[in-house]
Amino acid sequence: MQVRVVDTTLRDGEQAPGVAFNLEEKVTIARMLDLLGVAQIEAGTPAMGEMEQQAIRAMVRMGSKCRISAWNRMVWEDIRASLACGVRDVHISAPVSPIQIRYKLGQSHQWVLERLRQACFYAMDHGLRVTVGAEDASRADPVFLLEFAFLARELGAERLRYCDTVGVLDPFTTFERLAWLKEKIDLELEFHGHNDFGLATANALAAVKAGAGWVDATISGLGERAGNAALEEVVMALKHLHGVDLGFKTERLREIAAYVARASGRQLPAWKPIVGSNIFAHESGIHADGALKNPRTYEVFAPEEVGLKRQIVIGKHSGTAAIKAKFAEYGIALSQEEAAAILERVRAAAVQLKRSLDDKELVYLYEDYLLHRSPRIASTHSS
Ligand SMILES: CC(=O)SCCNC(=O)CCNC(=O)[C@H](O)C(C)(C)COP(=O)(O)OP(=O)(O)OC[C@H]1O[C@@H](n2cnc3c(N)ncnc32)[C@H](O)[C@@H]1OP(=O)(O)O
Ligand SMILES: CC(C)C(=O)C(=O)O
Repeated sequence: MQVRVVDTTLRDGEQAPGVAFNLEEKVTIARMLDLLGVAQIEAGTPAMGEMEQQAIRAMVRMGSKCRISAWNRMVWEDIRASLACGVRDVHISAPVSPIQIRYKLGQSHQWVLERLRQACFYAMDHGLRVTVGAEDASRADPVFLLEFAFLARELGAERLRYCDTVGVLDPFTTFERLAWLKEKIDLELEFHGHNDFGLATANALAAVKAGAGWVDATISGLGERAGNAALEEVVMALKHLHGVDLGFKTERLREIAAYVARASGRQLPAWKPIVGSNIFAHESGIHADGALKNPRTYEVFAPEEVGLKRQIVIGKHSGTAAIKAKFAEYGIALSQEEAAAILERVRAAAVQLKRSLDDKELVYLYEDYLLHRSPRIASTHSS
């Protein structure tokens, strides 16, 4: 099964309210995405003006293995702006749902088809490779969607992007819709999902299962409203849950997620699947004990696979195995009784501080314990 990823961090990701990358950040992210292994980078929207065009030109000039594409409406000026960026690939997007056609465009379904025809002619006449986007496809009339898809194929589009623009699909409906389309038309399909119900990654997997050869994603799921399918989730879920290895340099995932978070002015949540700092941090005693005996007891894959490190965190939920392992790192071999006594102090401190404890704090607790331990434990220790 061949699946390729279109990364749209620099287009849909940047559409997240308040996110504004500068040229250097855009080029750095594009370089990182190329090294990571994406097949296509949707680099931005040239119609936004000269500043955006400069950034896209710089990405084109950097010479990537992957395709660099630009996003367009069915508008000649948009396509002219894309041409000015030197891209070879353009995406031409058209709203296809009744609500968007009527209220956003103020036009008819027929107008959309005619406009798509003209825009595609124009782009192809200028030597561009075109993919066509069906915006809000998940709320479109299926008969019209099919007519639109047939037109895209007739016009010579390389593929059709099925957009769940407002994130209203679940994995079951995604599978049904994409499988239906796949059966009806011989045209490569791409799936673009949003996360309004927290289902974007699951929907992307369902689309792949239904036969979509391309999926759209963004780093950490950055994007409009609740965001898009998160690239790192899609790539790792395909690999570990579906046995589809896209050949990504996944050990770069954490680094790029951290960079995109910084450039977006956002925190990367500790619990963010795949790349969050908590993903391989074990505090609970039973988990830490298991992970120390064999990491696979509580880890699906090794932390190094995504550029993270395993951490045994000492806090309110720790057990004695973790306490002993932590002190062994400082060359101190604790007895079971000593570990239990220190654990009691750890729990009290963690509740008071409302967090886990760092190494220095553990040493203080240990020193305090040595000062105040009962004579019985002290004599056992020294014998
Ligand atoms: C679901 C999505 O992600 S869609 C992509 C969203 N991306 C962006 O909006 C990128 C940033 N946008 C911009 O910089 C600006 O909106 C621009 C440059 C694209 C357009 O700016 P303006 O010309 O000032 O138009 P404005 O944004 O106010 O309105 C959008 C216009 O595009 C039209 N439009 C929207 N989508 C399409 C389309 N696919 N094809 C043709 N026309 C479209 C709207 O009907 C509206 O036209 P109107 O002014 O005749 O009513
Ligand atoms: C316009 C397309 C590609 C999009 O971002 C969406 O529909 O969500």
